[in-house]
Amino acid sequence: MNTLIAGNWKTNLLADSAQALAQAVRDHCNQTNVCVIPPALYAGKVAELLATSDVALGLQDISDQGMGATTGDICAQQAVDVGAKYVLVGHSERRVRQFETSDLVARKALAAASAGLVPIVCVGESLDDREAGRHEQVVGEQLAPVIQALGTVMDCVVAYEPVWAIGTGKTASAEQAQAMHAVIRRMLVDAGKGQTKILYGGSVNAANAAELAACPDVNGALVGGAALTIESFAVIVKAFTEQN
Ligand SMILES: O=C(CO)COP(=O)(O)O
Repeated sequence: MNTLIAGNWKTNLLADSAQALAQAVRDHCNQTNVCVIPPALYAGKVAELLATSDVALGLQDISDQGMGATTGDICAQQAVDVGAKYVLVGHSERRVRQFETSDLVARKALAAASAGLVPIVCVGESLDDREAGRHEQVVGEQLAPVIQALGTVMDCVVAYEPVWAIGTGKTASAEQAQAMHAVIRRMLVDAGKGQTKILYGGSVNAANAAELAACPDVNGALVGGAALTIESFAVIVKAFTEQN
Protein backbone atom coordinates (compact mmCIF):
# COMPACT_ATOMS: atom_id res chain seq x y z
CA MET A 1 0.00 0.00 0.00
CA ASN A 2 2.07 2.88 -1.28
CA THR A 3 -0.20 5.57 0.05
CA LEU A 4 -0.75 7.51 3.25
CA ILE A 5 -4.01 9.04 4.40
CA ALA A 6 -3.53 11.28 7.41
CA GLY A 7 -6.29 12.97 9.38
CA ASN A 8 -5.17 16.26 10.89
CA TRP A 9 -7.63 17.01 13.68
CA LYS A 10 -6.04 20.43 14.29
CA THR A 11 -7.44 22.06 17.46
CA ASN A 12 -10.80 20.33 17.15
CA LEU A 13 -12.40 17.85 19.57
CA LEU A 14 -12.20 17.39 23.35
CA ALA A 15 -10.98 14.30 25.18
CA ASP A 16 -14.20 12.29 24.82
CA SER A 17 -14.79 13.08 21.15
CA ALA A 18 -11.12 12.56 20.29
CA GLN A 19 -11.18 9.13 21.88
CA ALA A 20 -14.44 8.23 20.15
CA LEU A 21 -13.02 9.25 16.78
CA ALA A 22 -9.79 7.30 17.39
CA GLN A 23 -11.86 4.23 18.20
CA ALA A 24 -13.92 4.69 15.06
CA VAL A 25 -10.79 5.02 12.88
CA ARG A 26 -9.38 1.90 14.54
CA ASP A 27 -12.60 0.00 13.89
CA HIS A 28 -13.25 1.16 10.32
CA CYS A 29 -9.83 2.01 8.84
CA ASN A 30 -7.43 -0.40 10.50
CA GLN A 31 -4.61 -0.09 7.98
CA THR A 32 -0.91 0.72 8.14
CA ASN A 33 -1.40 3.50 5.57
CA VAL A 34 -3.72 5.46 7.86
CA CYS A 35 -2.55 8.03 10.40
CA VAL A 36 -4.45 10.17 12.87
CA ILE A 37 -2.99 13.43 14.10
CA PRO A 38 -4.88 14.50 17.23
CA PRO A 39 -4.26 17.53 19.44
CA ALA A 40 -1.07 16.74 21.38
CA LEU A 41 -2.87 16.82 24.72
CA TYR A 42 -4.88 13.77 23.70
CA ALA A 43 -2.07 11.93 21.92
CA GLY A 44 -1.32 9.62 24.87
CA LYS A 45 -4.89 8.44 25.16
CA VAL A 46 -5.23 8.05 21.40
CA ALA A 47 -1.97 6.07 21.34
CA GLU A 48 -3.41 3.67 23.94
CA LEU A 49 -6.53 3.18 21.84
CA LEU A 50 -4.48 2.52 18.71
CA ALA A 51 -1.88 0.31 20.40
CA THR A 52 -3.33 -2.95 19.13
CA SER A 53 -4.17 -1.58 15.69
CA ASP A 54 -2.25 -0.76 12.50
CA VAL A 55 -3.30 2.89 12.53
CA ALA A 56 -0.36 5.22 13.11
CA LEU A 57 -0.21 8.24 15.38
CA GLY A 58 1.12 11.63 14.34
CA LEU A 59 1.62 14.96 16.06
CA GLN A 60 0.87 18.37 14.58
CA ASP A 61 4.18 20.08 15.30
CA ILE A 62 7.42 19.72 17.23
CA SER A 63 10.17 21.97 18.45
CA ASP A 64 13.42 22.22 16.52
CA GLN A 65 15.15 21.91 19.91
CA GLY A 66 15.75 18.79 21.95
CA MET A 67 14.72 18.28 25.56
CA GLY A 68 15.29 21.27 27.76
CA ALA A 69 14.16 24.81 28.31
CA THR A 70 11.61 25.55 25.58
CA THR A 71 8.42 26.28 27.52
CA GLY A 72 5.25 25.19 25.79
CA ASP A 73 6.95 23.12 23.11
CA ILE A 74 7.00 19.39 22.49
CA CYS A 75 10.31 17.87 21.48
CA ALA A 76 10.88 15.03 19.05
CA GLN A 77 11.96 12.60 21.77
CA GLN A 78 8.67 13.20 23.60
CA ALA A 79 6.73 12.64 20.39
CA VAL A 80 8.49 9.28 19.98
CA ASP A 81 7.88 8.48 23.64
CA VAL A 82 4.13 8.99 23.31
CA GLY A 83 4.08 6.58 20.37
CA ALA A 84 4.05 8.92 17.38
CA LYS A 85 5.40 7.76 14.05
CA TYR A 86 4.74 10.94 12.05
CA VAL A 87 4.89 14.64 12.77
CA LEU A 88 3.65 17.55 10.69
CA VAL A 89 6.12 20.37 10.18
CA GLY A 90 5.49 23.64 8.39
CA HIS A 91 1.70 23.52 8.28
CA SER A 92 0.54 26.79 6.71
CA GLU A 93 -1.49 27.61 9.81
CA ARG A 94 1.81 27.72 11.69
CA ARG A 95 3.77 29.43 8.91
CA VAL A 96 1.14 32.19 8.84
CA ARG A 97 0.10 32.52 12.49
CA GLN A 98 3.35 31.58 14.23
CA PHE A 99 5.54 33.18 11.55
CA GLU A 100 7.45 29.95 10.96
CA THR A 101 10.11 30.32 8.28
CA SER A 102 11.19 27.60 5.88
CA ASP A 103 14.56 27.45 7.65
CA LEU A 104 12.83 26.74 10.97
CA VAL A 105 10.64 24.15 9.26
CA ALA A 106 13.80 22.51 7.87
CA ARG A 107 15.31 22.37 11.38
CA LYS A 108 12.10 20.81 12.71
CA ALA A 109 12.12 18.21 9.92
CA LEU A 110 15.71 17.32 10.78
CA ALA A 111 14.94 17.16 14.52
CA ALA A 112 12.05 14.81 13.76
CA ALA A 113 14.05 12.55 11.45
CA SER A 114 17.00 12.45 13.83
CA ALA A 115 14.70 11.13 16.57
CA GLY A 116 13.27 8.45 14.28
CA LEU A 117 10.02 10.20 13.37
CA VAL A 118 8.81 10.59 9.82
CA PRO A 119 8.33 14.30 9.11
CA ILE A 120 5.35 15.26 6.97
CA VAL A 121 6.62 18.51 5.49
CA CYS A 122 3.80 20.83 4.49
CA VAL A 123 4.24 23.30 1.64
CA GLY A 124 1.77 25.42 -0.29
CA GLU A 125 1.20 28.81 -1.84
CA SER A 126 -1.24 31.57 -0.90
CA LEU A 127 -4.00 32.74 -3.20
CA ASP A 128 -1.96 35.85 -4.02
CA ASP A 129 0.99 33.69 -5.01
CA ARG A 130 -1.17 31.55 -7.26
CA GLU A 131 -2.89 34.48 -8.89
CA ALA A 132 0.48 36.08 -9.56
CA GLY A 133 1.74 32.85 -11.13
CA ARG A 134 4.40 32.43 -8.42
CA HIS A 135 3.03 29.19 -6.96
CA GLU A 136 5.73 26.85 -8.26
CA GLN A 137 8.50 29.20 -7.21
CA VAL A 138 7.04 29.66 -3.71
CA VAL A 139 6.61 25.95 -3.11
CA GLY A 140 10.10 25.30 -4.47
CA GLU A 141 11.55 27.87 -2.06
CA GLN A 142 9.69 26.27 0.86
CA LEU A 143 10.89 22.80 0.00
CA ALA A 144 14.52 23.47 -0.90
CA PRO A 145 15.82 24.12 2.67
CA VAL A 146 14.08 20.99 3.91
CA ILE A 147 15.62 18.83 1.21
CA GLN A 148 19.00 20.29 2.01
CA ALA A 149 18.59 19.80 5.78
CA LEU A 150 17.40 16.22 5.41
CA GLY A 151 20.45 15.28 3.34
CA THR A 152 20.49 11.52 3.08
CA VAL A 153 17.36 10.99 5.20
CA MET A 154 14.93 9.05 3.01
CA ASP A 155 11.99 8.54 5.32
CA CYS A 156 9.98 11.70 4.89
CA VAL A 157 6.67 12.73 3.36
CA VAL A 158 5.76 15.96 1.59
CA ALA A 159 2.24 17.39 1.77
CA TYR A 160 1.20 19.97 -0.81
CA GLU A 161 -1.52 22.09 0.73
CA PRO A 162 -2.42 25.22 -1.22
CA VAL A 163 -3.42 27.74 1.45
CA TRP A 164 -6.40 28.91 -0.58
CA ALA A 165 -7.84 25.38 -0.52
CA ILE A 166 -7.56 24.79 3.24
CA GLY A 167 -10.90 24.85 5.03
CA THR A 168 -12.47 26.78 2.17
CA GLY A 169 -14.29 23.98 0.39
CA LYS A 170 -12.28 25.04 -2.68
CA THR A 171 -10.13 22.08 -3.69
CA ALA A 172 -7.35 22.33 -6.20
CA SER A 173 -8.48 20.62 -9.36
CA ALA A 174 -6.90 17.29 -10.11
CA GLU A 175 -4.91 19.05 -12.86
CA GLN A 176 -3.63 21.76 -10.50
CA ALA A 177 -2.70 19.18 -7.87
CA GLN A 178 -0.94 16.90 -10.33
CA ALA A 179 0.96 19.80 -11.91
CA MET A 180 2.37 20.93 -8.55
CA HIS A 181 3.04 17.37 -7.41
CA ALA A 182 5.05 16.82 -10.60
CA VAL A 183 7.17 19.89 -9.77
CA ILE A 184 7.74 18.58 -6.24
CA ARG A 185 8.52 15.12 -7.62
CA ARG A 186 11.21 16.56 -9.88
CA MET A 187 12.87 18.30 -6.94
CA LEU A 188 12.75 15.09 -4.92
CA VAL A 189 14.11 13.00 -7.79
CA ASP A 190 16.97 15.47 -8.26
CA ALA A 191 17.77 15.06 -4.55
CA GLY A 192 17.71 11.26 -4.79
CA LYS A 193 14.41 11.07 -2.90
CA GLY A 194 12.12 10.17 -5.77
CA GLN A 195 10.24 7.54 -3.76
CA THR A 196 8.97 10.10 -1.25
CA LYS A 197 5.19 10.13 -0.87
CA ILE A 198 3.58 13.43 -1.83
CA LEU A 199 0.19 13.98 -0.20
CA TYR A 200 -2.41 16.49 -1.29
CA GLY A 201 -4.29 18.52 1.32
CA GLY A 202 -6.93 21.21 1.10
CA SER A 203 -10.66 20.49 1.24
CA VAL A 204 -10.24 16.80 0.43
CA ASN A 205 -13.62 15.17 0.97
CA ALA A 206 -15.57 12.02 0.22
CA ALA A 207 -16.73 13.40 -3.12
CA ASN A 208 -13.39 14.52 -4.58
CA ALA A 209 -11.02 11.91 -3.10
CA ALA A 210 -11.19 9.41 -5.96
CA GLU A 211 -10.35 12.01 -8.61
CA LEU A 212 -7.35 13.28 -6.63
CA ALA A 213 -6.23 9.73 -5.84
CA ALA A 214 -6.13 8.96 -9.57
CA CYS A 215 -3.39 11.55 -10.19
CA PRO A 216 -0.08 9.75 -10.75
CA ASP A 217 1.96 11.90 -8.36
CA VAL A 218 -0.69 12.20 -5.64
CA ASN A 219 0.28 9.46 -3.20
CA GLY A 220 -2.16 10.19 -0.42
CA ALA A 221 -4.07 12.86 1.42
CA LEU A 222 -3.70 15.15 4.41
CA VAL A 223 -7.29 15.67 5.48
CA GLY A 224 -8.64 18.33 7.84
CA GLY A 225 -12.39 18.84 8.22
CA ALA A 226 -13.41 15.61 6.51
CA ALA A 227 -11.22 13.63 8.93
CA LEU A 228 -13.44 14.67 11.84
CA THR A 229 -16.24 12.27 10.95
CA ILE A 230 -15.58 8.61 10.35
CA GLU A 231 -18.11 8.47 7.52
CA SER A 232 -16.18 10.85 5.26
CA PHE A 233 -12.71 9.79 6.44
CA ALA A 234 -13.43 6.12 5.70
CA VAL A 235 -14.55 6.95 2.15
CA ILE A 236 -11.34 8.95 1.56
CA VAL A 237 -9.19 6.12 2.96
CA LYS A 238 -10.91 3.66 0.65
CA ALA A 239 -10.55 5.90 -2.42
CA PHE A 240 -6.78 6.30 -1.94
CA THR A 241 -6.20 2.68 -0.95
CA GLU A 242 -7.96 1.41 -4.06
CA GLN A 243 -5.87 3.64 -6.34
CA ASN A 244 -2.53 2.83 -4.80
O1 LIG B 1 -5.00 21.80 6.47
C1 LIG B 1 -5.46 20.73 6.12
C2 LIG B 1 -4.88 19.46 6.59
O2 LIG B 1 -3.66 19.66 7.21
C3 LIG B 1 -6.61 20.66 5.21
O3 LIG B 1 -7.74 21.07 5.91
P1 LIG B 1 -9.18 20.90 5.22
O4 LIG B 1 -9.26 19.48 4.72
O5 LIG B 1 -10.16 21.19 6.31
O6 LIG B 1 -9.24 21.89 4.10
